[in-house]
Amino acid sequence: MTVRLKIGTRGSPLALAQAYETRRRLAAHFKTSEDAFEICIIKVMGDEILDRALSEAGGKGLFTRELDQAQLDSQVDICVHSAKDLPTLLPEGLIVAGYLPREDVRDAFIGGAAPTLAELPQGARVGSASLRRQAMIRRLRPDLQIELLRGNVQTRLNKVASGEFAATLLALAGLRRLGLADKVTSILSLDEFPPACGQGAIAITARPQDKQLLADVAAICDPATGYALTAERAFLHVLDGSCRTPIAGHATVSGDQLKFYGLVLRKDGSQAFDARIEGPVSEAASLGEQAARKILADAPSDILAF
Ligand SMILES: NCc1[nH]cc(CCC(=O)O)c1CC(=O)O
Repeated sequence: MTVRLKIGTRGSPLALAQAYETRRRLAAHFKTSEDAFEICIIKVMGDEILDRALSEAGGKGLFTRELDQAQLDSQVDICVHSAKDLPTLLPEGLIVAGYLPREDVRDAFIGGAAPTLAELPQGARVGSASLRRQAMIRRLRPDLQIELLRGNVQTRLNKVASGEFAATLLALAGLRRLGLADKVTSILSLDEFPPACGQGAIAITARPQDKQLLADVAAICDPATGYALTAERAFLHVLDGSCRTPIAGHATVSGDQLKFYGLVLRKDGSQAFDARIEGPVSEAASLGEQAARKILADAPSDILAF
């Protein structure tokens, strides 16, 4: 059987689950064997650095640079990414070909003894690597002790199971893809705890000149997720060059209408600025940008400073 397509991915269990899902959808759509799609694991810097917050180590590009290069060098045809980890600006020569149908976008609470964030004992130790989650936890529970917790999903769960941390928060989507949803003790509401831009979505990148390939990938992608992600990524692009600001952004699509909610917080959770906007999906990028500009107009100018 000849290989039709090489799929580039990071080697983490979550990244591999997402690459397998992409392969499964391609094989099902094109009625071919899964063997026609070769999964190529590419090592990235972000998976090697575990002792620092990524915002300090160099930001999101740390998860994509080596994948981008392999793709530009034609070692792989497409790459599969968590949309949340994909920089808003891709290198020249690569584009987002589409997004798979989105999973649940909500955050999950994984507590040892406490079933919810509200029920954690005073001063309990909570682990998270996400500035957004850290700031939102501080806003809801200023008493908690929040510490950096990095590593892959299983590592983080183990540190709660062992009692080193009383709780952690993870994307429900990732846990489901890993078959670990049974570890979830409760799910945070979208109102109280809006997700990161792109959370729950899988992005597929490709080279713009590969027209047939782009059409093939589009066949397994979801247009509604595409509009939502366009708004969320436009919002993020206006606000965040640094990845050092806690930002949440979530778009929902119903028919040809898009609703967007965006939130920017101070790191310590002491202040939050939000924007809500809706309009036609054809204006997705502009809606995200308008929401970002409203927040920039309302918030003190140092909110994006670090
Ligand atoms: N930054 C790590 C990362 N990137 C994507 C996911 C989860 C899956 C998703 O949001 O699609 C995770 C882990 C987490 O936040 O729990």
